[in-house]
Amino acid sequence: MDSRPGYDRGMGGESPAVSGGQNRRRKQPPRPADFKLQVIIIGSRGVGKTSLMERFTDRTFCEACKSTVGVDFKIKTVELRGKKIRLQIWDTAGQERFNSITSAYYRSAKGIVLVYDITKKETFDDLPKWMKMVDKYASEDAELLLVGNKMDCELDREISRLQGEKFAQQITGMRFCEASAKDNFNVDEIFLKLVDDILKKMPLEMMRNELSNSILSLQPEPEIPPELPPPRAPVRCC
Ligand SMILES: Nc1nc2c(ncn2[C@@H]2O[C@H](COP(=O)(O)OP(=O)(O)OP(=O)(O)O)[C@@H](O)[C@H]2O)c(=O)[nH]1
Repeated sequence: MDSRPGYDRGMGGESPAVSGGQNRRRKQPPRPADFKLQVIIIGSRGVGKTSLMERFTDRTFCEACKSTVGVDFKIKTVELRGKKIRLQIWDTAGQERFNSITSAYYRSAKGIVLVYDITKKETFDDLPKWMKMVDKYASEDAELLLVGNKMDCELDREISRLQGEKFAQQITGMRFCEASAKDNFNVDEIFLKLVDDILKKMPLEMMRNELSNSILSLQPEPEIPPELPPPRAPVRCC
């Protein structure tokens, strides 16, 4: 896995020759991404959304992060199934007052990571509320993954693994795992598994479209959220 920040900033074309010395050689330009995917992280305040994103993209963990205001994002390039994918991860604020802003980012997400804190029952009790947002704003075919974060805090656990599993089982196609951003447990797995599931589901034709989109968009990402989506049919539950 390789984040190649130079490429992520949209640097393309041939690199200049390395100067000096007799062993002049050309640097290989990075292979462009085959396509790009957007993934959104949602869940209540303080569950560790930013921490999971930063652990995955920057390999860092912050003990006292600031609460996210609105939406933030990071980009990481990953290689899976022989494809190079430019993954854009949207980290949303957990505070309800930002819902009108964050909801605008749901529709373009091909994957949704819904996070709760295993040491805070109220964040688990909030899950139906978040699923309502998903049903209303997200694309019908977005891959869903439920994550019980902070599993390093076993002594403070309020929600069992079984409870998490049972919640996920009620939602068609939703996967489940527990993780720890602090201990870097299951963090790569969350994002790579989600991307893998998205790729498996993606028809060849769509991949071609994504490919041409990503070739056209080797430039900074738009700061403006996409238009609000039409309401999603409330049929996720079995
Ligand atoms: N012990 C432990 N603490 C964690 C873990 N992940 C995050 N935290 C802590 O939980 C607090 C909140 O983490 P954030 O990543 O800011 O949570 P958030 O969901 O992005 O919060 P909002 O932006 O307010 O919605 C911080 O103090 C983190 O250090 C974890 O896996 N284990």
